[in-house]
Amino acid sequence: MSEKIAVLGAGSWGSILANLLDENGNEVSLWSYNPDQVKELNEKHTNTHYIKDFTYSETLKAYSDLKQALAGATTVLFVVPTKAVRSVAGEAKAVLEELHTKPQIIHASKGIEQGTYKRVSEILAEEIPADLRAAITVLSGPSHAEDVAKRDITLVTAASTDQDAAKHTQKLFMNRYFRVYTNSDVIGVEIAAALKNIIALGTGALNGLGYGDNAKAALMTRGLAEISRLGASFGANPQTFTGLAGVGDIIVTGTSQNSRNYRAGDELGKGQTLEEVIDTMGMVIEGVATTKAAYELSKQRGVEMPITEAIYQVLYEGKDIRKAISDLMMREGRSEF
Ligand SMILES: NC(=O)c1ccc[n+]([C@@H]2O[C@H](COP(=O)([O-])OP(=O)(O)OC[C@H]3O[C@@H](n4cnc5c(N)ncnc54)[C@H](O)[C@@H]3O)[C@@H](O)[C@H]2O)c1
Ligand SMILES: O=P(O)(O)OC[C@H](O)CO
Repeated sequence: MSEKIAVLGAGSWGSILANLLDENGNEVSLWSYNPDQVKELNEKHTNTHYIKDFTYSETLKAYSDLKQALAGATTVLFVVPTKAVRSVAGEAKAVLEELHTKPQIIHASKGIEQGTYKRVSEILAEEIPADLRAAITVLSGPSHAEDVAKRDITLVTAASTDQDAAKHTQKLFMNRYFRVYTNSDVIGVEIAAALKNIIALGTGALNGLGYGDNAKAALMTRGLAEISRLGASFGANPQTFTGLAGVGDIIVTGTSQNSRNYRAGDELGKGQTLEEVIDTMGMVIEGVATTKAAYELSKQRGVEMPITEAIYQVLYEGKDIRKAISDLMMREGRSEF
């Protein structure tokens, strides 16, 4: 399968997925709003701020002009941080009105919008009306860009309400090191993808404070239980939370130094302030904003999410992390299920 694909967002994930799609034989245009980054990608075939020691394909072309990037594209992949999805989609809409190309839309972002509590596919559907595009698919699962850059084995899921679109995404991305499953549970996949970042902040903080494997396993397991509860309140398929987007992504994000969320939590546990952590990371830490959105959403929907609440109190109300852990531990005993 060979297509013209526009990838919007040239950070760690967007640039590596663009390179994979190029490697799979597609004509890929990679858009970034940063002209210096575009210059570096086109002239040196590197993207050093995001992925070190990696040389991108010479046939991969970067653009800072959105119209040039989108021209002729039959598929558009959005990979910007969640807070930028609405504005970038709005700009893309204006271009698609001129182009009349009706591309398939895929996104690989993991978050929930502040204030509206919308999932990324909902934001895209709102900003790009159905007459300007084909179906929307979400690509998600345990997938650090750093491992994909090494062509290490990675398995993800492509979820869409339109199974032809999910299969189309599967075909575009599959190769010897990148295996893609299809899934119809867009809600579950997007909720799992967004909220695992909260738990990774927590396991990172446990690590920074010197806690061991038992504590991290406990947080990931009970964290997934409350994520599943929120998902169920939206009608998500419970199986999704035992799959790649659920357990798989909690494991990879909640245990890996490649995870920005885990590293951020680690630094918080070691005593840095949230502002210091955000300033030094230089890349998006989706879990910080998602903690606020998920906490507010849990209150709005009456879903009990004690771990999310504890992390919210640490990040947004200045609660001491050790006190938050002790309060969680000393809650009244209860049945596991
Ligand atoms: N890094 C990974 O391994 C990975 C894997 C799976 C999913 N994701 C998800 O992909 C999304 C992007 O993550 P990333 O790791 O590539 O982030 P990043 O911080 O590495 O890069 C984000 C990119 O978006 C651009 N950007 C930021 N604000 C923008 C705006 N307002 N308008 C246009 N462009 C803007 C930045 O310039 C940068 O190029 C996130 O939702 C993340 O959770 C990341
Ligand atoms: O680096 P993180 O914490 O944003 O996680 C990246 C991916 O979501 C892992 O699957």
